[in-house]
Amino acid sequence: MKLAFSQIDSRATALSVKDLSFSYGGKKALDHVGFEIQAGECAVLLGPNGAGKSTLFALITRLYDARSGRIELCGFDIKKQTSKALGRLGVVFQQSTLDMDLTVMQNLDYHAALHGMGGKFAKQRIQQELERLNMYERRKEKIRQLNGGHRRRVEIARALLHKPSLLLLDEPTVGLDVPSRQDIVEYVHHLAKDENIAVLWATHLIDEIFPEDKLIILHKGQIEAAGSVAEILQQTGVATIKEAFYALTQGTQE
Ligand SMILES: Nc1ncnc2c1ncn2[C@@H]1O[C@H](COP(=O)(O)OP(=O)(O)OP(=O)(O)O)[C@@H](O)[C@H]1O
Repeated sequence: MKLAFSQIDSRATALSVKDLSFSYGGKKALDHVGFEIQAGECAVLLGPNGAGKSTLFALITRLYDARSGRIELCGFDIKKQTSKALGRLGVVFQQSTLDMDLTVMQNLDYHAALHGMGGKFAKQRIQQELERLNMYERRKEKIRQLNGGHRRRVEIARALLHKPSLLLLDEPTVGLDVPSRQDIVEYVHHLAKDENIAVLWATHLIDEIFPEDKLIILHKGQIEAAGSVAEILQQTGVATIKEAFYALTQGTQE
């Protein structure tokens, strides 16, 4: 079995969201949302509490089913070609989904098996991803013994095992100390650049944005702005992303 990161060309669209709306009963959570992320691009989804970030992630991962709009992963429609589409996706959820009483290796073995990987190939992939995150030496430790930053690294390694084209991260640095946060932010940005992976990173922490990132600013279920940092600053006529964010979300950030 041979997998290559981003088996799509360097400019291909990894994620396409078109005219997506979603309501919880009568409450509209997403309202005609549309954007694209290209291979190798790190897109930061920025929005205050209640903007709709988690709802969008639940629709992309197919936890919820959108009644209107369209989501494509590497050109595969998630409704019509679900397994092909989801096979291109790696996810790090906000809440840890690791089994605390299993070792690092056991957690990753289990995930590899879920993706149809086994034997020597799975072991190789696990070793590669853990080594890149300086976690291979810790492979025999139970998750419970690791600190929050190291648990997050294991989750990132796990999300990358099957070599996805798009990595989704839902506020992955919440609750981490500053050095662990910095490590993860830098690692994921390098991953996009070096491995040509598309990244969608939900956060409300403006200091996690790099100048070359694409920004998608979501507010009350609508996209207020999407583009490069420079484009958003130009569009809002302010000097910093923090000011642009306040201007676009009318100071609703806590
Ligand atoms: N299960 C639910 N039932 C009803 N309304 C919901 C439900 N989940 C979310 N909402 C509402 O939908 C809107 C979008 O919520 P969502 O959780 O997607 O936002 P978010 O940007 O992820 O916020 P946070 O940063 O606080 O997690 C909010 O107004 C929220 O109150």
